[in-house]
Amino acid sequence: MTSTYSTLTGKSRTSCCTHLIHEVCTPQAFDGLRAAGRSVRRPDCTLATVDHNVPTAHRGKTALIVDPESRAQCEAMDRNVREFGISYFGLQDARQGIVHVVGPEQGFTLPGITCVCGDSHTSTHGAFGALAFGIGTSEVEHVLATQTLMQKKSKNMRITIDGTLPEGVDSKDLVLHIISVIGASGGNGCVIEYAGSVIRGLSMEARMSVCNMSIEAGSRSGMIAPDDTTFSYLRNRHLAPKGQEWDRAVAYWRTLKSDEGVKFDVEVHISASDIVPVVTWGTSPQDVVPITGTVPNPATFSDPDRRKAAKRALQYMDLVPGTRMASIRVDNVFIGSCTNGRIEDLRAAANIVRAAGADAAVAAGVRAMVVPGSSLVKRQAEAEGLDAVFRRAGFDWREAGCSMCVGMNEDQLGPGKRCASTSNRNFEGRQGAGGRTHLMSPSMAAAAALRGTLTDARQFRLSSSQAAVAIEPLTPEQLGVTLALSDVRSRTSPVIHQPAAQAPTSSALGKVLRVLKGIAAPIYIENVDTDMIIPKQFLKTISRTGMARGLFYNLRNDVNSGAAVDFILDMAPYDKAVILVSTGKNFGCGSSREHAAWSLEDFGIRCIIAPSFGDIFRNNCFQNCMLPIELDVETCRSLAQDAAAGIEFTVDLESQEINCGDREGSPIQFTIDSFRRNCLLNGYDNIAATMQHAESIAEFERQRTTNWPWLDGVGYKSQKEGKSSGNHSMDW
Ligand SMILES: CC(C)[C@@](O)(CC(=O)O)C(=O)O
Ligand code: SF4
Repeated sequence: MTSTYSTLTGKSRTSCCTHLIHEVCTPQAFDGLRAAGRSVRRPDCTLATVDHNVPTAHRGKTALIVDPESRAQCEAMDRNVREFGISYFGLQDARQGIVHVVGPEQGFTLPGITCVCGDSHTSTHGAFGALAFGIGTSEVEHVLATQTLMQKKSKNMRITIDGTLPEGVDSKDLVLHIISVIGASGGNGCVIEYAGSVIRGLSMEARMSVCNMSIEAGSRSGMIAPDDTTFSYLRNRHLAPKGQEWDRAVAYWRTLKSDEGVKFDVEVHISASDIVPVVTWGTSPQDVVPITGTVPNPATFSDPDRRKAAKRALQYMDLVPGTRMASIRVDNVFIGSCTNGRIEDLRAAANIVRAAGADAAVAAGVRAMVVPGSSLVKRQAEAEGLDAVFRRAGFDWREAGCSMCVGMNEDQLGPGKRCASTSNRNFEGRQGAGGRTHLMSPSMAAAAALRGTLTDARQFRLSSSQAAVAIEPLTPEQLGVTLALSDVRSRTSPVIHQPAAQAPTSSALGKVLRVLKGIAAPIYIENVDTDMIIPKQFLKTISRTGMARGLFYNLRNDVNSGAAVDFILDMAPYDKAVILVSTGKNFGCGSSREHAAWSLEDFGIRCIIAPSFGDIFRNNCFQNCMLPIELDVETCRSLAQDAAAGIEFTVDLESQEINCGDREGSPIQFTIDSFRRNCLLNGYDNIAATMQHAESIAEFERQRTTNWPWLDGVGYKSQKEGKSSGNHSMDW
């Protein structure tokens, strides 16, 4: 399936059709462009929004954001979109929202495209039969400058779910179940195709929730072949093709499916009847248990690493094995995020409140927030009366944004507080330092809010008279959107900057790595996620330096007092470590934040050895001239022993060997992609190298205009036709 979707302009460069951007992972990329005197190649294929830092208590000017760092990031976005001529849904725009809600909502996400964004949940857009994946900030810069990316073909995995989902089981239960089956690293290196009768029967919203969480199964990208459900969702969306172009597009989109009898690298079959409403109990999205179940006993896990991880998770979550999940009290409820902040999710949650009767109320002591995924979702929900249902029961009805999914704004979970959340990550400290997250579906979160404990939502049955009346999506006029919608994708006038003297561009520029000699620090944690490597408060910067302070912050500092606690990287000789050795697999999983690589590098780490890596993190390391080495678990464990003994390591990239003392089996050979190896050995400006292929990129764009004209923005079209596009009003 993937080969149908990836459109190659060169041996290893993928042309990106659409590029979504938000304020957290882009300021450094725009600075890179400015410093090198580069413009944005395809402003018409780039769409910007602000979502992570925005307050959800009010809407207004960016200048009203109280937190100075959050404000600085949003203002940087305001500046960058103006300067580089990019369509933008700013804080005052009625179309603002979470980047992964906004793209599909506008019809910017279409079948057959390659869609990228500096955000791991870009996998969401795969629900439309797009090859959609998250990238780091250096790659964002590469895409802005060239509209292409260096890519290696992924492995293919197909997950087929057949049968009928039992009553009360929704798409969130389905995807959490999938992650529990294949594990948080199960999809490493793969693009997943979701198939089978259950997937075919899902709405677009539900498909997006499933694809969204592909990254939580270790896969950068998940996709679903487009069908009539897809087409009817897209028809009449603002940026979807219209008229004859629509017919032509649909005819093409219908061809986008896996060939009969095609061979996948990995096949997984799941029976729908095995799936029940679930919640998570631990600190990885794979820690899933039926809501009717109990907290598992780590001793029952056969894998020693899993056992260790489970013990650590239970300690963090303050849970005792054998406790009934449905007896666990919660302090907070969060309904929202790019996984479950869409209109269907809000309807599902509101239905539980309706089913609980006219005097349903949020349990005493619980704070429950409903945060729509976009401002348009919010208006739609209000038109359907959902806000009234929530408010009457004591829920807090908020403005759109990422909110407590990540807590980069004021919406944070306090230390020791427990949250029933519809978001996608239950990592340590994800929703707030020391906060404890249980992931679940919107109906289960609503049920938890009413009962005050994790609750089986099947207890709330809706009579037909209580059922919500879903209404057709409102038109822009009904929604009161008065802004000039036609302005979207119209920006065409690239601004060429003069290179600033000696300013750095792509982060790896000028750096090389040949032989690395020094101390290695062992880390014994499974699934080290990038939230753990650098928590969210350190992402609120517009620079790429000075991040060592944030490295493993929550492991190095007491969550309440902030005082330093014993952590390996603060103890001699490991405070001088240049290498990390992880015994746990899936190092760097989760968020795409390149800040994780930057903070390691700033500390002095140039090489990480682990049994496997999160795909985006691995790329981010290479982009910063750092070497991720993958070795089998046994070898990692024995290298960790050497590291623990304080033995000095020598990593030689030329000979692809690791030497540590005169240990048995030394030197250890490792393999590495030859292109990446060359880049590290010689130092390489990826963007300049790609720009040498400018003619083939242009040729590809010409073919694209001929074959798929609907992928060009209006401004680009008129520019090609020699018409001026400069008279659009600027709607930010
Ligand atoms: C930017 C960041 C906060 C992010 O959105 C990034 C990501 O997931 O890639 C996240 O959810 O961790
Ligand atoms: S995962 Fe959370 S923080 Fe990241 S884009 Fe989605 S809603 Fe925003």
